[in-house]
Amino acid sequence: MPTHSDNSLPFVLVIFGATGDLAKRKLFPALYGLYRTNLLQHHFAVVGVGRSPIGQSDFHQMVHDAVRTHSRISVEEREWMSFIGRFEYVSLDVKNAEAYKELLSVVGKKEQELGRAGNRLFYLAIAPDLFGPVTNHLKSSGVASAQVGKRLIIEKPFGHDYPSAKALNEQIRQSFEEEEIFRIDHYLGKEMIQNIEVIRFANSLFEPLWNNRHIDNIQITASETVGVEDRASYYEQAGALRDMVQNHMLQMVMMTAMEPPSRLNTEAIRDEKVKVLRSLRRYTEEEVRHYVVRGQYREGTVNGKPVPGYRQEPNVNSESLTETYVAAQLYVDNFRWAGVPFYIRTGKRMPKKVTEIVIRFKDMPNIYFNKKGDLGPNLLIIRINPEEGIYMLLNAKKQGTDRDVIPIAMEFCNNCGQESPEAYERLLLDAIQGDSTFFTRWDEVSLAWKFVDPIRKAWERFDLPLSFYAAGSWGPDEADRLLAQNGAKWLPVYDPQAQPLVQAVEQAPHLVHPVEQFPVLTRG
Ligand SMILES: NC(=O)C1=CN([C@@H]2O[C@H](COP(=O)(O)OP(=O)(O)OC[C@H]3O[C@@H](n4cnc5c(N)ncnc54)[C@H](OP(=O)(O)O)[C@@H]3O)[C@@H](O)[C@H]2O)C=CC1
Ligand SMILES: O=C1O[C@H](COP(=O)(O)O)[C@@H](O)[C@H](O)[C@H]1O
Repeated sequence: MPTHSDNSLPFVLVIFGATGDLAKRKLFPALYGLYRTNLLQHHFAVVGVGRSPIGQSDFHQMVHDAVRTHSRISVEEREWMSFIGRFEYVSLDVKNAEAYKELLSVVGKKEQELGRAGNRLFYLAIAPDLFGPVTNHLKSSGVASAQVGKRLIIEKPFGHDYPSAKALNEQIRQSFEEEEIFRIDHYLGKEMIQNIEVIRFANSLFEPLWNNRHIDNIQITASETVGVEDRASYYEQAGALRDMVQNHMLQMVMMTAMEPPSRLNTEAIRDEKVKVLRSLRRYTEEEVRHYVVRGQYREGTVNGKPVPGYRQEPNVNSESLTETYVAAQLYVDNFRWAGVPFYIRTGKRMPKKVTEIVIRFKDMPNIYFNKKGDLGPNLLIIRINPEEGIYMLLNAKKQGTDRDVIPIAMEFCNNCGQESPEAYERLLLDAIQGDSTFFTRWDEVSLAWKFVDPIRKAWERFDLPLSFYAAGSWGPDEADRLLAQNGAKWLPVYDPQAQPLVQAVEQAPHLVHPVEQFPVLTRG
């Protein structure tokens, strides 16, 4: 059976964990978004699986509440019935092999109604220790037999280290082929992450400069204002390294550093991404001390509100060593990137929610300008979240002066005026269509674990220091020292809604010297 289909083919989507948080906050709203934007043809059915013994009408009400609360598109009551009419709930214990008979019969019934059998998607929005039993039972019960077209969509975390990820993969592979497995990294569904390849490969302006001859360093930030929320039982085991670095941060490194693929097709793109991970310098446990910083938030103030420290959060060990912040200096040791540091940082309880990639170009020779120290660097900022945009910082002559240089900013907002689709909408649609470009292949996952595992081991084995930072700050001082050892600094993160880019940069005098006047070119 082909895994790549067009989206007019009828399909049945089985969501395991249909009564859970992920289904309510992301999956049902995403399905509704696709439905309302006419991206789903009318031939589909959704079978929700959970343990709770609820009836159909309670399930329908739950989906309604979830969509009303979390969807970017408001519920159109007149159309609601034709949407929810496709949903059916099955209560079963996924560990019980016998229970899959009922699932098979419900899926079969739905396919009969749709008039086509054998195009089945299974979404595992359940705890990872259930992935193995579920995929085994799906196969042995015939719900996902070799004779049907099937795809498996799996949530993170995919293991907690390389050996556990490998074991999990082997389990799943007993029932599904690699091409049938869609491993979610929701960052790959974000509009501006997908835009990186277009920005890079559709502009003659950038590609010739995209290398170690012209780029001084690259800085990738994913900061959050939220703390651990109610996820302590997961987060205490994961920490920021597993939660954010192993997946989302490395994905951003890959998208930024990859070579142009031979074709814009799934495997060619994924091959190039994997090559970046192969070239990523792996730190010995001893080197970790010099290149990686781990931090944990103490109490502080975020958005004007006092918040507790991580160790005071509910269900967190009062002596927890779990990191809520990681900063690292990475190197992609290939011809293009030799010597260019990729500085990455991610943390919770920071001053702003921001995900961005900043390309800092090399300084111009100090021959003509900079006599007054007024020549700043050229920056290209790719803003991923929550604002989406591209920003460039250039130098130009200050109006009315002889040769005084001022920074000017060019800004493009990607989601001003029109909201971008949610990451889960894009990813669900891709999975329905059998396009796995923006899902992670097993070799990506395994190499990412092989990169982060020695870091975790070094922290544990050498008892490397955990640095503390006040909630509401940009992280521990050690993260600044990490860059200072190269004579570099974190570039300021700016808030496009609050101030123009040049003003924000002005606040970092090490970057750009006083600005009195600047045009801001905006395209929205
Ligand atoms: N929530 C999120 O934003 C994100 C979650 N994830 C991952 O997605 C997965 C689900 O997370 P989340 O929705 O938050 O978890 P929840 O705890 O909210 O939901 C778990 C779901 O699994 C069902 N379930 C548990 N055990 C069984 C069983 N034996 N048989 C049948 N159903 C069972 C529950 O059913 P019932 O409630 O009826 O008992 C419930 O629907 C996890 O792997 C998580 O790490 C990943 C990224 C983000
Ligand atoms: O996967 C995760 O991502 C979120 C951050 O995602 P974003 O889309 O809001 O940037 C993070 O809060 C969470 O801890 C992590 O599991």
